[in-house]
Amino acid sequence: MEKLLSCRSNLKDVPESYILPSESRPGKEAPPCNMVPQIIQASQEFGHFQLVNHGIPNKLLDDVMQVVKGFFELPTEKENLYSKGLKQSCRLYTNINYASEGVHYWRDAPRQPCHPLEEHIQNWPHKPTLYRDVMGSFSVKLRELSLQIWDMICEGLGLEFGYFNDEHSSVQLLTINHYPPCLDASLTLGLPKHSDVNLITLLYRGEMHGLQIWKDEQWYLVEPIPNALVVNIGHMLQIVSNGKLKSGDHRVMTSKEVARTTIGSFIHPSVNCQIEPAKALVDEWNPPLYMPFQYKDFLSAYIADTHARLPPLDRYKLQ
Ligand SMILES: O=C(O)CCC(=O)C(=O)O
Ligand SMILES: [Fe+2]
Repeated sequence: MEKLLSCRSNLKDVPESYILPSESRPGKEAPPCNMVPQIIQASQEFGHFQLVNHGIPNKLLDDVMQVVKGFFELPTEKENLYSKGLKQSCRLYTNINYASEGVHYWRDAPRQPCHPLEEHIQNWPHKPTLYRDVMGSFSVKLRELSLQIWDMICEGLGLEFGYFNDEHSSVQLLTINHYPPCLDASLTLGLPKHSDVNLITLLYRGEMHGLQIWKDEQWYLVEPIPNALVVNIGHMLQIVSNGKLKSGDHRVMTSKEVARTTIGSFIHPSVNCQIEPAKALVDEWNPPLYMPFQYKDFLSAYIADTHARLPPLDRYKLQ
C-alpha cells in the first residue's frame, strides 16, 4: 500500500516517482502574452481596440447595465438631473449641444465627474438604490484599468512609467449614452463622426450593435464581444505621443427596434494642464508635430472648430 505523503517526514529528496517530466514542471508554462506591441499597433492603425480579460468581474458589468437601464426608467430622477446649464457638474443632457448644433442627435446622456469619487458621488443620482454603489465601484475600476493601459502605452512608446499619472489624468467623467429606439434609423445618428477629445476612453456597451469606426475611407461595424471594453485613443494622446498614436474616428447608429445604453469613462487632463508632445519622443529627427497649449484653450477652440467643420487639431500643427 502507498504511504501517505504526510507520514513520510524524513525524506531527503523528492522521490523519482513524483518528479514531473521537465516540460510539465511549474515555471515552464508559456510566458504571459505581451500585449504591449498589440496595443501600440492597434492604437496606431485604428485608434481603437477591444479589451477582454480586463479583470472587471462580469457580475459588476451586469449590475452596471441593470442600474443604468433602471435609471432611464425613472422619470423623476431624469428630471432632477436634466439641466440646460453647462456649469452643473453632474447633469443629464440631450444631444451634444442642443442650442447650437444644426442637426440633433438621437441620444440622452447623464454625465458625472467621478474622480476622486468621494468629492463627487453625493451629486450622483440616488436611484435606482444601487446606482451609487455599483457605478462608484465601476468608475474606480475603469480608472485603474486606464492607468494600467497607459503604463503599457508608456512602455511601448518609450515613456517613463506613470508619465500620465499627474494632471494629464486628474479628471474622469462617466457618461451614460442612452439611445432610445428611433422611428427611422436611416434618418438619424446617435452620435456623429468624431474622435474623443480627451486622452483615453473606456467604453462598456453590452452586446448591442451600433458603434462604427472610420478606417480607410469607410465605416466598419465594431462587433460586440461579450463583456469586452472598447478603448478609444483620444485627441490629447495623439498629441502627447507626437502623432505616434492616432485618435480614432467613430460614430453611433440608432436602431428602430431597441434602446441601446453604453457607459464611457473619459480620462481628461485638468483644464490648466499644458499639453504638448512628450519631450522623450522629440529630437532632431522627430521634431514636434504640435505646439504646446493649455487644455482649456483646446476645449473652447474645439467647440468653435466643430461648428465651423474644421479638423480640431489643425490649429496646433507645426508643419
Ligand atoms: O455609445 C457608443 O457606442 C459610443 C459613445 C461615444 O462615442 C462617446 O460617448 O464619445
Ligand atoms: Fe466617442
